Amino acid sequence: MSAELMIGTDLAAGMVATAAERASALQEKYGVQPCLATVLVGDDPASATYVRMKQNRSKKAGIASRSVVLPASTTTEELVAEITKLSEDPSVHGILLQHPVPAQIDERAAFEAIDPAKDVDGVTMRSFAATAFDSPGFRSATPGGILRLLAAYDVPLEGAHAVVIGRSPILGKPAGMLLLASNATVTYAHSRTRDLKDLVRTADVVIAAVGKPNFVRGDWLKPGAVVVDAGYNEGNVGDVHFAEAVEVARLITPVPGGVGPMTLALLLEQTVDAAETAVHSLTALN
Ligand SMILES: Nc1nc(=O)c2c([nH]1)NC[C@@H]1CN(c3ccc(C(=O)N[C@@H](CCC(=O)O)C(=O)O)cc3)C=[N+]21
Repeated sequence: MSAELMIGTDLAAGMVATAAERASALQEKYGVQPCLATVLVGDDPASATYVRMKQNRSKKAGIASRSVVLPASTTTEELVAEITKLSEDPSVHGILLQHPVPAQIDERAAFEAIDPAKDVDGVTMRSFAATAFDSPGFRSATPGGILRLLAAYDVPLEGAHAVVIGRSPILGKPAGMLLLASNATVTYAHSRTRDLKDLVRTADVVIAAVGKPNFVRGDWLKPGAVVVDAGYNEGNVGDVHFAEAVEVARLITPVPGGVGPMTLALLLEQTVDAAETAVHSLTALN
């Protein structure tokens, strides 16, 4: 028996097509093209690749992109100053600061320099709070994309036990909040969790967001579990040992083609949301 795949690619393509239509309507009606600014600090090749992917995907959706690249030696103050400029620039609707940033930078301070109205990647405390309170606001791109994927595959969340492995501020932690808002019973597992394997065995839904290649093994899973692999390790390897897990799970995301494209789709959708809100608040004033 082999699990059914939760394919993000096709669902994401549909979301991007819808975002593209909305972008072109904004252009036609108001002469405004949605614009996403990406900020990359340092010269990590993998990060550069992700940023390039985000720009390519934006272009296809009729979203302009602005690229800011800063040296690895950038200070927190310099980065905050750059982001503040983008926050104040009316031609920019969304801002993405590529994570991780070099160690000398206070990443939280940099994220908080993003105007909450432009936080289309959902990384600010404001967006996190909106997620935690289940109120309107931007969702962190990967967790938001994961929930869309689970909904598209009709995964029942109410009363289900969801185990989130990982508690990072832009992935594991908000993913748990979204699952909770869908009435799942949520357990966070992390590096200090005891008996992880036994815990994962009790999960109806597993979200793997640890950043360790092939970390979650097939024999950790309850037969019939739904497995979401949010890992993005070198060489397009996920956090789940796919070949083992696919034999035990009922539904599983592939890597590539699962969570990754959904992350980008949500980012673009939220960029158009931000542009629409900006245009409408301007036209309301006129
Ligand atoms: N502020 C911030 N926000 C992020 O959302 C963010 C980030 N920093 N830092 C890095 C991670 C990683 N990430 C990915 C997005 C898409 C794919 C993706 O689409 N991957 C393709 C494969 C890519 C390929 O073919 O090379 C796939 O899974 O099908 C992967 C990884 C977003 N991240």
